[in-house]
Amino acid sequence: MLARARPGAVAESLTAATEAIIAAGRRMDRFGWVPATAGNISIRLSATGIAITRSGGHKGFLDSSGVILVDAEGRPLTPGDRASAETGLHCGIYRRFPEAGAVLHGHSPAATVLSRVSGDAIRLAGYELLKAFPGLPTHEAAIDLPVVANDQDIPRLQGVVEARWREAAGQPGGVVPGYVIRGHGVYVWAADMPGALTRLEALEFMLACELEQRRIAR
Ligand SMILES: CSC[C@@H](O)[C@@H](O)C(=O)COP(=O)(O)O
Ligand SMILES: [Zn+2]
Repeated sequence: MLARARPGAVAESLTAATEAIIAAGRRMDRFGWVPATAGNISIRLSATGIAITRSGGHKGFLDSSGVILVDAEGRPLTPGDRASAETGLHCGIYRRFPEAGAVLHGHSPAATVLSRVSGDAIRLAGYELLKAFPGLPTHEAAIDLPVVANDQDIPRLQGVVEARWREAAGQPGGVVPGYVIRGHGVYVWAADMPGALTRLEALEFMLACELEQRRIAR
């Protein structure tokens, strides 16, 4: 059972954050969303500190040594520690959304395949599980999940994501708390880890449905 923090509140301790990250990795692995060493997971601990997965480990088999502390710019507090290669994307989310307390990144087949055949967004409409996203009290709604091109240059990729957030902020529905990197995987965030897992599961369910629907419609 994951500890639930107050919405918008940061996790109380590195120990609690580490436990929540380990449990989240196991859960994502059960669904097949973190194959090989894919995926990364973080929790905001304070205005200046983030607990995040170490780079290169299997996220379904984490122990406490697999979670390290970085500052708001993604610099490890212990010199020499190797934080996730995508730490800059986590920091970008926390910088832009003060209410974000947890970030999840996975490589599901559905997100990977759909993003490879989509333009700059994946439209999810009419699903009951849309209600897991903020401001959507009914299935009679739609979200345009942003899709951005994959890039091994993380600061440049983060710049593209920020440009999409600026565009979306001026549109009805505003910014969706998630995006997909084409052919790579999904990022989702929420106020705390249980909330982020709920959003990720809802999103992955809808992406899997979308993929299946397109398959049978051919
Ligand atoms: C298995 S390669 C995947 C990585 O390139 C990356 O996309 C990823 O999700 C995990 O990187 P990590 O540095 O372990 O956080
Ligand atoms: Zn990845």
